[in-house]
Amino acid sequence: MFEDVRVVIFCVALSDYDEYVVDETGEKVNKMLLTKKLFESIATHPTFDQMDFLVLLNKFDSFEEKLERVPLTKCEWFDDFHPLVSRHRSNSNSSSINHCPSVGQLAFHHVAVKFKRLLSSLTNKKLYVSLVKGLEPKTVDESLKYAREIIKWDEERLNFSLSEYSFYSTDASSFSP
Ligand SMILES: Nc1nc2c(ncn2[C@@H]2O[C@H](COP(=O)(O)OP(=O)(O)OP(=O)(O)O)[C@@H](O)[C@H]2O)c(=O)[nH]1
Repeated sequence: MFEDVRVVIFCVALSDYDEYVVDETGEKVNKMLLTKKLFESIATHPTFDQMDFLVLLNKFDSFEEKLERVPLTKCEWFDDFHPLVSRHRSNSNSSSINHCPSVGQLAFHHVAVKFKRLLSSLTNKKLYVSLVKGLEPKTVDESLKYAREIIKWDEERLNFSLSEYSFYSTDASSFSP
C-alpha cells in the first residue's frame, strides 16, 4: 500500500501546545503531547522504516500570537524553553536591521529540535523540518518543494553509492568484458 511512498509528511499544529482534549478515560490531555505520541508510533512503525520524515510545523502565525500571552512551557515537553531575548527583539515579519530572533522563531527552533531529537533517539534518522503558515499557500508550496528535494537527495545518494560500489568492487561480474 505504501510501496511508492518516499517521504512521510507529518503535520503538527504549533498552536496546540496549550490546548487540551478529553480522552476516552475522561482525562484532559495536552494536544501537543498527543501529537508527540502519534509521531512516535508512526516513526517506529515498520511500514515507514525505509522512509524519510518531514515534519511541517504549521500554524506559525497563531503560535507567534499565542506566545505573547501563553509561555511555551505550558506544555511539559517544552518546559526547558528559557530563551534569552533581547529588549530590542523583533517579530518574524520585521524588516528592521535588528537580527535578533523573535520569541516565535526561538520557540519554533526549540520545537523543531525536540522533534529531531525524538526521531533520532527512536530510529537514528535525521528529521527534516519546515515552517508553514497554512493560510499562506506560498509557505505550503515551499514545504512541498522541500519534500521533492529530499527525494532527489536520496536518489543522488543512492546513485553515488552505487557508482562508488561499481568503481571499487573487485567482483568480476561488475566489469565489462
Ligand atoms: N491561523 C492559521 N489557521 C490555520 C493554519 N492552518 C490551518 N488553519 C485553520 O485552522 C482551522 C482548523 O484546521 P485544521 O487544523 O486542519 O483542523 P483540525 O485539526 O480539525 O482543527 P483543530 O483540531 O481545532 O486545530 C481551519 O479553519 C484552517 O483554515 C495556519 O497556519 N494558521
